This record gives sequence, C-alpha cells and structure tokens, in this order.
Amino acid sequence: MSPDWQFDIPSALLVGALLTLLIGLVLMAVARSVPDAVRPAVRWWVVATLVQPAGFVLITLRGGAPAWATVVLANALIAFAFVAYALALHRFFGSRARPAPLLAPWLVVVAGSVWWGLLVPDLTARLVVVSLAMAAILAYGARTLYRHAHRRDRLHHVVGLSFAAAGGILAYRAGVLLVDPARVTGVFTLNHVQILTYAVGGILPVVATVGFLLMGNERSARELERAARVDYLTDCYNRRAIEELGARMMAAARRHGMSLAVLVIDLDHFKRINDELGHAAGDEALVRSVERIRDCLRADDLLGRLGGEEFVVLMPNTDSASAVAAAERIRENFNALPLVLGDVLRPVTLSIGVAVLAPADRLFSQLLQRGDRAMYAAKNAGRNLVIADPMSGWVDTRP
Ligand SMILES: Nc1nc2c(ncn2[C@@H]2O[C@H](COP(=O)(O)OP(=O)(O)OP(=O)(O)O)[C@@H](O)[C@H]2O)c(=O)[nH]1
Repeated sequence: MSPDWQFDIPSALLVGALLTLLIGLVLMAVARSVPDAVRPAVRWWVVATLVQPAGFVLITLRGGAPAWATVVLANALIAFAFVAYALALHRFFGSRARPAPLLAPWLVVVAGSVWWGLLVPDLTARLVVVSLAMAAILAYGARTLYRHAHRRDRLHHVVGLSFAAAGGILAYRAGVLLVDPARVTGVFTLNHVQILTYAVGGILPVVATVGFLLMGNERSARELERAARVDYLTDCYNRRAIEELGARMMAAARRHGMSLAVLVIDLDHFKRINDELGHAAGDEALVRSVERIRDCLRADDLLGRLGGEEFVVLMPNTDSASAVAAAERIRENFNALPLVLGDVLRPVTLSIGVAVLAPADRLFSQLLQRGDRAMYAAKNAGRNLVIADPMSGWVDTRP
C-alpha cells in the first residue's frame, strides 16, 4: 500500500454495518408491497441485514470487550446472517427450507470460535475454520440461487456473484493462512487478505440486497402481468389474453399460409349445478372441466375462459376436420365420464362450436363470433353436440 494510504479495519466494518442496516431498513419498508409468496423470503433477508451489522459492530470491540462477545457471539451472529440470506433464497424460489446443510457449518463456526477463541486460543486455526465454514454457507446460498433462477433472468447474477465473491474471499483467506500463518497476527492486521475480507465483506451485503430487492420487484411485475392474463379461478387464459393471443396467432397463420381453428366450448345446464350443489361446487366443476379439456389438447393449443361456463381453445395449424375431431374427443370425454366434485359424481355434457380462419376474417373477433354462433347452434340443436360453422364446412356430429 502507498505510504499516503490509510485504512483502518474497524472503521470499514462500522461503515459496512451501517450501510447493511440502512439497506435492510429500506427492504423492511418495501416488504409489504411484495407478493405474498415472496414475503417469507424478504423477512429472512431483513433478519440477515439486521443481524450481520450487530456481528460487525461486536468485532470492532475486540480488545475492549470480553472474547465471548467479540469473538463467539460476533461470529455466531455473522454466520447466522449468512444462513438467513441462504434461507431467504430458498424461500424466494418456493422450496421448503431444509436447514441441515446450513446448520452444520453454523455449528462449526460457533464451536470453532469457542474452542480456538476461548478455551485454546489460536488465531490462525480459528480464522481458517470459521472462514471455511462461513464460505460453505455462502456457497450453499449461491448454489440455491443458480439451481432455481431462470437462465434468461440476468438479475440473479448480482446476488449470486455477491455470494460467490464473499465465499471466495473467505476461502482465499483460509488458504493464505494455511500456507503462511504469520500473515495475520491479529484481526485488525493490515494486509490485503484482511482488507479484502472486511472491506469487500462490508460492501457485498449491500450489493446483494440491492440485487435481491430487484429480484423481488421483477417477481412482482411478472405476477401482476400474469394476473392480468390468467383467469383467477381456473388458471387458464382470460378473455383479454385470448383475444390478444388470438389476434397474434391469426396474423402468424396468415403470414405462413397456415390454418387456425377455434373451439368455443360451453357447459350444458351449468346453472343446475349451482342450483343443486351450490356455487362452490359450480366453481369446482369449472376447475375440473378445464383440467379435462386441457388433457385432451396438444401442447401448442391454448385454452382460455371467455366468462361464466364458456371456454375457448385456439388451435394453430389445424384444419376443420382435425378441429372437429378434437372437439368430438373432448365432448365424448365429458359424455363418458361424470365430473368428480368432492364426493359427488356429476354428469356434465358440452356444446362445442368449431370455426376455422376464413379469407373474409379481418379481425380475430369475427372468427370467435363464428365459433360462438356454432356453439349456440349446438345448444339449439339439443346440446351435447359439436357443430362447425358453415364457413368452415358444416359438420354436425349429432350422436
Ligand atoms: N359457480 C360459478 N357459477 C358461475 C360462474 N360464472 C357464471 N356462473 C353461473 O353459470 C350459470 C350460467 O347459466 P346459463 O347462462 O343459464 O347457462 P346454462 O345453465 O349452462 O344453460 P345452457 O348454457 O343453456 O346449457 C349462471 O347461473 C351463472 O351464475 C362462476 O365463476 N362460478
């Protein structure tokens, strides 16, 4: 280091502690606005950002306060904060936390601090063991993140690389001490190893927390976007999404000279289910029906709920005969097997209208309207029926 440079580790630790605490408070303030699913993760992260500064402050008191506090408690708190960060990532990705792989290194930190800090004082052994155990916790956190994060989502690198860098620095310190124990004669010894550990170690939680905040924000945005496109009850697309996707599919079909079919599916006498079994059973019937219909479809068909008990299937690259065959398969499935609503078996039939993209269709709504008309024709013809719109080639599959 240049002779003009001054660096003092306790000050760096206090600044790091203050920054971590402040960003933890920011996170606490936004915790209420994150989606419910992310809230437990945010809570663990807030715990980490409150506990870690306490550990850092205790380290600055070394020499002036008893070793059980400045060594054992300080290390236990910092290692606990690392465990809490890792648990936060576990929760963020929805996995139930299995603390065992995190508890073991935390216990090593505590036991190593007690043994080589209080009972048989040995700075080198203590720093090596504590550094390696803490590095293991951080590596576990980074692994959790990289196992679950979406590949296209680059944001998680901010958190993942912060974990990996902090773990790497601690492992590097252990390596240097093993090779050359004389390098560190006290915790505040000024050399590149200690400066890296405490200066970078104080900055990384702040960087990681910013990354975590942005991850939470992105998750909120994605969930809002999803909520705007998905039917809350049945989890298939809602009307708005279907109209958007339908228009897009129609344009693609035109561009590539391919066909596009729609099925408009309506449950017959659905009102009777509500009237006889109650509204909750009616809701369940809608959910079970969506599952059934989905099971009958190809991977690139899209299913949506237009409202009430009316559904639509968008079938790319499908001609009239194939669409009618698919509709017939769905109708027959319902006709053959009653829906299971709790303990009740309830026979439900379907009326299905089929329409295929015609040269005259300018808007997706026109195609959908023809499907809807065909569905009503099936209703008027006695229900439990598939009818194709005349412009798609009239087909009546009355059994
Ligand atoms: N449980 C439940 N019922 C709904 C929901 N949306 C609409 N409904 C009910 O669905 C029923 C639809 O009744 P109708 O339009 O008369 O149709 P239907 O009884 O199926 O008769 P057809 O279509 O002519 O065979 C109404 O009673 C609505 O209250 C929903 O989300 N959940």
